[in-house]
Amino acid sequence: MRIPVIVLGGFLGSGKTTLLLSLLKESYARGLQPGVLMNELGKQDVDGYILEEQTGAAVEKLLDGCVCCSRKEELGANLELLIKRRPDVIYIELTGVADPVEIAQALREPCWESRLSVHSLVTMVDAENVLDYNSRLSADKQLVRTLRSQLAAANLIIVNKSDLVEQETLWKIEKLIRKRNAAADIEFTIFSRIGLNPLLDGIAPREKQPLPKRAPAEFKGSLLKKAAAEQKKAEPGPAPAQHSDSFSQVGAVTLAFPQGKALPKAVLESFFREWADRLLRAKGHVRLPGGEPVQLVQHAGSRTTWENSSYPGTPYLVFIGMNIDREQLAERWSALFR
Ligand SMILES: Nc1nc2c(ncn2[C@@H]2O[C@H](COP(=O)(O)OP(=O)(O)OP(=O)(O)O)[C@@H](O)[C@H]2O)c(=O)[nH]1
Repeated sequence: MRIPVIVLGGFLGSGKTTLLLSLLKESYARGLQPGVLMNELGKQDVDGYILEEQTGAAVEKLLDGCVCCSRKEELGANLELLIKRRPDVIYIELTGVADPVEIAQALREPCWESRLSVHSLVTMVDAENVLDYNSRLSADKQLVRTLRSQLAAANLIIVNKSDLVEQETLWKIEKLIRKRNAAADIEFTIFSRIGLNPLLDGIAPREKQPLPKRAPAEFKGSLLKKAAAEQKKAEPGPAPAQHSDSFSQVGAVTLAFPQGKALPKAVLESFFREWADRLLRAKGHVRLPGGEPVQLVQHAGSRTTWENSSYPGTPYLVFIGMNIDREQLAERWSALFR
């Protein structure tokens, strides 16, 4: 019996971890044993910590690079570890700049195809920011292609953060999606809340697994072939074996807090504004002055949110941006504490 795999993709900050949290809670409620592979661009594992803290799930982590390119070699070892635990379902959360086609193709290689089946490729879309990607990210042609591929390859596209935009914007987004993918189901959500029945259809605890009601392999196989063909058309030159990165100018930097130091929220928010033209995403656990609780800070698009956190380690911020001058960034970061 092959283990179903649900792949969660979509650009930085679109709501993948928020959906994964719901999927994990629902999986446990149904008596399923889930396995999780979490890939992060940064060296610090912000999302894995959130998942472990909130659900108790054991999470395999692949940090500091993208599993569809620079960390591709390590995918196999992580999958082996997960399979050994005999989970009923495996969730793979990709980085925001990963091409899901690459992962789906890797999962179809003979060594995995006998043990794993791609049950669903889900792409999350950030309703507040998606219409600006083409202009904002135009300098990174590879990344723009990857974002198109994220839409083309999915069988379910979730337009999340619908609370932050007008209905008219949602229509425009639907039109944009349909240009890239005529067949996928599209859902509009707030905080990634969807009915999970269709997504988990056919997945049951091992001892009572029914025959799948859907035939995901064939349906998704044809979508994937189409997405791969489109990718090839758009990218003449390198043969598939010489896969280049799915992004070329995006980098992640971990900024540590000097021993015992804290930062007021307003200072950090102004730091984000200062870097707005290059900053794509920031997240981390940060210390505030005055003995306030440690905060989980999340910056996506141009929004910053704060939540109390029980993170016990040294505070840090993961900064993900385009064309970052690392020295300049480190210098500006140090200056905040002087
Ligand atoms: N207003 C609003 N905020 C949301 C919604 N969904 C998620 N968020 C917030 O957006 C931020 C990013 O959400 P995540 O689920 O971490 O996004 P992600 O795609 O996993 O992010 P990366 O893995 O870093 O690319 C968090 O602060 C969420 O609480 C939504 O529908 N509306």
